Amino acid sequence: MNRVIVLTGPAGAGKTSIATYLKEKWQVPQVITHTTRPKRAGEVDGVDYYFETKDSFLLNHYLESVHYSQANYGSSKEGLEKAWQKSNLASIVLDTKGAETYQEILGDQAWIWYVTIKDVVKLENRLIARGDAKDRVMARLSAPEFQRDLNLPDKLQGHAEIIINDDWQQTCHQVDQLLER
Ligand SMILES: Nc1ncnc2c1ncn2[C@@H]1O[C@H](COP(=O)(O)OP(=O)(O)OP(=O)(O)O)[C@@H](O)[C@H]1O
Ligand SMILES: Nc1nc2c(ncn2[C@@H]2O[C@H](COP(=O)(O)O)[C@@H](O)[C@H]2O)c(=O)[nH]1
Repeated sequence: MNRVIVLTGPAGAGKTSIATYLKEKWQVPQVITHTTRPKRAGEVDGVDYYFETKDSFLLNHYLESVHYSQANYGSSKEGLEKAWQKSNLASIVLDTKGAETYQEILGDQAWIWYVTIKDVVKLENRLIARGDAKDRVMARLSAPEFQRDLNLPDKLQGHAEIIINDDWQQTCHQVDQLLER
């Protein structure tokens, strides 16, 4: 059975870092999603995201799409199928609304991992250390989507692995254990 690890949780918690670890250590391909937000330094079109204009964003067929902190994001069925052609286990990084939709549509094929940290005040420092512009970090922290993603939604309670990503080595160990299981 094809499955997809859905990495969800608040911005800055480490979802993308875990997706990269899964790709490098476990050869788990990542589903590339689409966004209208500007590229961050070092991001590459077709690798980190498909970067879209407002018009080109509308041309794709989405399994689900959301508006998150001033930009649109969407994941396509084609993107998921492309990742599954490489491996029967893929990963995708989604906000909690997207994670709920994946759970509804894919059922047991969606393996939800909720990534967070104990002291959420530290998320701001992580976003700044990542190189995000200060005004965008501030806008993001006050966005209702960010506040919502600080908690695991009711619908996902009991259906998600919880990863408290305070210590990177411990997180890698937990990820290894989940995959070996
Ligand atoms: N355990 C950790 N300790 C300290 N810093 C970390 C840890 N895990 C990840 N980081 C760093 O925190 C920053 C944010 O991580 P990452 O981009 O993976 O978060 P994210 O959840 O994908 O965020 P977003 O939803 O905004 O894309 C990065 O600079 C990353 O290197
Ligand atoms: N529901 C969806 N959420 C997505 C998608 N692609 C990314 N995301 C989430 O958006 C926020 C912001 O991402 P960032 O890269 O700008 O920091 C984050 O929570 C991502 O998980 C998607 O296609 N659908």
